[in-house]
Amino acid sequence: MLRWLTAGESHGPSLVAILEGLPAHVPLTTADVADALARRRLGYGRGARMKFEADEVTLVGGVRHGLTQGGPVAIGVGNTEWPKWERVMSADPVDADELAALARNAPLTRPRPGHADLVGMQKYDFEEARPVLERASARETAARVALGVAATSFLSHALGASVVSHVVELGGVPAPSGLLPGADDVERLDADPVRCLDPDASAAMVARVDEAHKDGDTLGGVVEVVVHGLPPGLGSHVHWDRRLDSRLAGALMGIQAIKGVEVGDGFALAATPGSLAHDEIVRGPDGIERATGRAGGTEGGMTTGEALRVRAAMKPIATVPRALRTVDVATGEETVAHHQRSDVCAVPAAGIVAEAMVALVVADAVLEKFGGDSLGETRRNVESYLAALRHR
Ligand SMILES: Cc1cc2nc3c(=O)[nH]c(=O)nc-3n(C[C@H](O)[C@H](O)[C@H](O)COP(=O)(O)O)c2cc1C
Ligand SMILES: C=C(O[C@@H]1CC(C(=O)O)=C[C@@H](OP(=O)(O)O)[C@H]1O)C(=O)O
Repeated sequence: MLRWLTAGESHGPSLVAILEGLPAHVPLTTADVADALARRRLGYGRGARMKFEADEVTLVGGVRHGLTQGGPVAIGVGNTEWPKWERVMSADPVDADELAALARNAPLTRPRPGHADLVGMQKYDFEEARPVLERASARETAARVALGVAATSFLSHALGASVVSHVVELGGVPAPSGLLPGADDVERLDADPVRCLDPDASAAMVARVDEAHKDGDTLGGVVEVVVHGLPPGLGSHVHWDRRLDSRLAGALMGIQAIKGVEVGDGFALAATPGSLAHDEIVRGPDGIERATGRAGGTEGGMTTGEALRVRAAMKPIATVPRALRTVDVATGEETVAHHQRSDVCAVPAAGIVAEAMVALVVADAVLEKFGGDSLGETRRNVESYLAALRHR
């Protein structure tokens, strides 16, 4: 079983992530994690912060000479902007007069609709939004992406599986339907400004971001994660919380600003007659296979062995430059929400985060089915299961 946790604030010294339960001998290096974090910073429409801030990766524990050791993997993601925030975000007490003199520490009393500000202040008894937004911020997703690298490496070395994501809609501009990226497409996707496979759709999405930027507005969109190379039978039909689709949905919904999840053709299937909604079972050159991939590679909460395909819908960024109406909680007066800077759109980055969450959930399901304290043991168990399936 895999467990993972993250800690740290948006403008703190460092994020910290821990992954427990990974077998020994899984390849993992500082450079692998740094590369993944660089991919998360990509994407047309992200704000200034992505340019001037850098992620500093430290593998703190669980890895030796490029391989996991079987103990918890601990990763630090340091923030190069920390010196500017050292007083405002100090863990230890700071003199009240000194704090009051810092413009950066001005109380944020005009909560943003759509962010965690208002309800976080109510629930945790804060008079301003700083302590809430610091942890609600999607800066935290850097820690999850770091852990996703370990999970992806495990999936690749245990099964030969690959995880890829792409943007299928941005600001209402759709990519053509039916695009199914493979591992070979990752380089091309990362080179595209919005990580879309279709160049015409990509250009239209970029134009939509420019338009929103000019209008002082923000955008959302839809990302799809595809996992190739999974065996049938990950997850289970026997109980709701063992279903892989349920676990994937929870993990994707746990990403900031994700408001909808689909497995396969999801919502479209609801409007399709049964005769055209399911994936017929046919005899292919290598045995039983599916004629189509509408179900997204799961049936009964288990992988079918076809490509796993899940989508996540991201709402528009809450920090709208043309600020929305709010109430100043210090004065009770109606006003507009605080805004300093923000992303216009972070959908391409959300795709990288979604890859990480899917990789973690699937790696957990692989360990649940095949176990293994070393990578070799997991592989032997996988091979024996696949051999048994071939003999059926
Ligand atoms: C990669 C990424 C970047 C984000 N960037 C911003 C941003 O710049 N400004 C903002 O207001 N929200 C941003 N968000 C969304 C907020 O973090 C999110 O709306 C907030 O935490 C409230 O959670 P909820 O939207 O799930 O209710 C981003 C989300 C992701 C996944
Ligand atoms: C820092 C990151 O994303 C941040 C997520 C975020 C939010 O509200 O979620 C708001 C922005 O930060 P700020 O309000 O300080 O400009 C983003 O830049 C990151 O992804 O590394």
